[in-house]
Amino acid sequence: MKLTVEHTSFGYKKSTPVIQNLSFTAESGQLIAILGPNGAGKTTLLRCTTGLLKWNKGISRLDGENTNQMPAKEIWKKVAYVPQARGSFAALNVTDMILLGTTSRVGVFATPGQKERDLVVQLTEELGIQRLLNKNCNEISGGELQMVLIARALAGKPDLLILDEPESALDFKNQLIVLNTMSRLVAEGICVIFNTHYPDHALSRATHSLILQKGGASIFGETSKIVTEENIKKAFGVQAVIGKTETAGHVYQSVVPLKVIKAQGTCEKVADSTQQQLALISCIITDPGIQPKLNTLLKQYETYIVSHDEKPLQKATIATITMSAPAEEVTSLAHEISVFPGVAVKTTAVPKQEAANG
Ligand SMILES: Nc1ncnc2c1ncn2[C@@H]1O[C@H](COP(=O)(O)OP(=O)(O)OP(=O)(O)O)[C@@H](O)[C@H]1O
Repeated sequence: MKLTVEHTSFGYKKSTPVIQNLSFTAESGQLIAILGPNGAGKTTLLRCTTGLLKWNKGISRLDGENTNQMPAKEIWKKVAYVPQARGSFAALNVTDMILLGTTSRVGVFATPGQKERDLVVQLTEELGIQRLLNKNCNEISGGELQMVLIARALAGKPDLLILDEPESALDFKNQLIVLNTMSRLVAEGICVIFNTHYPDHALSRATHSLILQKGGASIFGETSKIVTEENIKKAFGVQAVIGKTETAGHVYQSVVPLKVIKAQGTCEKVADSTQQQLALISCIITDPGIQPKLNTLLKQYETYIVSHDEKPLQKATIATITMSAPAEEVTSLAHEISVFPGVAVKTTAVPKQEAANG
């Protein structure tokens, strides 16, 4: 699956643009976070991307086809959209609500069979919401409804899953379940795009991020080059520090907001510096299934890789990668590996000059 959004603009009124000249690409195996302040246009962007709203300028293409010219049925065969769980939902029971998700594949008038019912049970077990199966959707909490809507989307077995603030109404545990589900789907080859108000979630999960600013400007790229203290200041008007929390097996990045300031300037991608580092990226890998994706990723960085373990991965393997590269490339590769499921990553790096001087 490949989605391309090409030089697009949108405004509800011509005089007030919400999105201006936005371009990005999303492919199978990528997890993309969309960040931006309230009212910047994140929901609007998702609705335009899926064809629910029409771009004023530019186009979205799904596997090369202009989405404006695709029958909705063809779009919804490939794409599932999870809206924010606000507003009223019909008094359907949870089982029927999730079964609705299968209609993009089995057809609206087909009667779901045992296979579809088994899928509903399997999805609710994976998401930890089996207890809700016989309840009505208007009798469950906002967070529970959010989980049900995610199950409904997954029931359609989409190639592209788009979620609008999926974690916002959820407690810590359910946030983790949803984030883990997204990471697992991406590892299985699906593309996931999600709007979020949590830069931490972008840093810990997203291969790529897009920041939308008020007024329509946007920036897209690898998360480590986009979600930076400088861009948080410019987009949100918040001085923040990106800190690190180290556990026995992993280093987690988190954003600590310090104070509100005047937002000024347009977000910028971190420029590649020329300062070279010698770096060792050590990974504890618990899921050998990531091997093909890891190989593809290492190929993208091959000009910078001095050596890496060539042995096939096994359960609980320690793999090491030695790099000679600009600091941003080291950070970027370490980040992309860290968002694979079941991987713990630690990087040790020194400037090359220092290494040469001993
Ligand atoms: N149906 C509509 N008609 C006119 N203006 C709208 C409509 N929906 C949204 N807007 C406006 O468009 C802008 C972008 O709204 P949108 O909901 O896309 O922002 P958002 O980034 O998703 O916000 P939030 O983080 O608060 O959910 C806002 O200024 C909003 O007031």
